[in-house]
Amino acid sequence: MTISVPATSANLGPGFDSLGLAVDLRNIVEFHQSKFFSVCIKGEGENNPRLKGNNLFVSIFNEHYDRLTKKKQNFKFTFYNQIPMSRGLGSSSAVIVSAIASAHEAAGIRVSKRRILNHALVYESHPDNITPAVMGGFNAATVEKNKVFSQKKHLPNYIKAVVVIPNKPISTAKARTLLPKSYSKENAIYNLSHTALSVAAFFNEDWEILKLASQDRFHQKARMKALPELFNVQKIAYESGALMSTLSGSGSTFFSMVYDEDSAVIASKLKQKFPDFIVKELDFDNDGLIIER
Ligand SMILES: Nc1ncnc2c1ncn2[C@@H]1O[C@H](COP(=O)(O)OP(=O)(O)OP(=O)(O)O)[C@@H](O)[C@H]1O
Ligand SMILES: N[C@@H](CCO)C(=O)O
Repeated sequence: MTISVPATSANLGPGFDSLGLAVDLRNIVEFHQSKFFSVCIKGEGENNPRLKGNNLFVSIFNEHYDRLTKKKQNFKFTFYNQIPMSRGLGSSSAVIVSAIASAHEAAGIRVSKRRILNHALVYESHPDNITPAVMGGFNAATVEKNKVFSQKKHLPNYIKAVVVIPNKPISTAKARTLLPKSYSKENAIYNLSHTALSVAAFFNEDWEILKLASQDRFHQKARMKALPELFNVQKIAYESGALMSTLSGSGSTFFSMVYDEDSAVIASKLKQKFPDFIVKELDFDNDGLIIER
């Protein structure tokens, strides 16, 4: 059984806790029943001893497997991780979604993507990463009565993502403490109108307006101050021709959307200016959670 979930970039500027999209960088897990419990990690986290035991995946998997089957069973898990941890690329969402999907598969229960998404909400209360992680593509999402309501837009292959991944992790929990306790009416209206315009731009494929639409007054500046080089990353990305350039989730990664034909030039400029950071050109992902039986 193989289950994979893509990385995600949330907020997309003003859409705090509501907008997100999936990129083609995946965490894959393979598992089967075994006499003894074991975890093997390849890729991101392979040298982290904390992940070899009862990590986030294992605890969520066990919780759901026990609930669904009412029995104890050991599994051998092998993880192939491409998503860097605590870098704003939705590593926790990928783990949460894959653990819930894996537990249902292990219990022999077929379940809809929507059900998996609603289960994921228990572990991550904002829907902006978990929704594209499950559904793929660009998503606008909200939560009502413990359920996610979302709309998806398939992303075309002539646009790409260029992500700049700093060497410094930022945990989401910590990054949320950096935010103001309240916002002025003026700033609330600013973010509301820019989010609305962004959603319309994605659905109408009007990429050229995203530079303006993706401006934010809620969270980016406060968080970018923790790693001031990010202001420069954004500046260079725009100077090089990015269509939009925003802090990815709670950071530290910076996400830019670019035309496919400009991608290599923009990525190489960013690599040259930020040699200590990892720069990746990525396709968008429109599949989300994939289960291979
Ligand atoms: N591959 C993994 N295996 C086990 N646990 C993981 C894995 N990836 C992430 N985690 C857990 O998720 C935590 C990181 O979550 P956090 O929300 O801080 O970052 P993120 O999801 O990468 O960023 P963002 O939500 O801004 O996109 C890690 O500290 C770890 O507990
Ligand atoms: N909307 C979330 C995304 C990170 O999980 C935040 O900005 O805190």
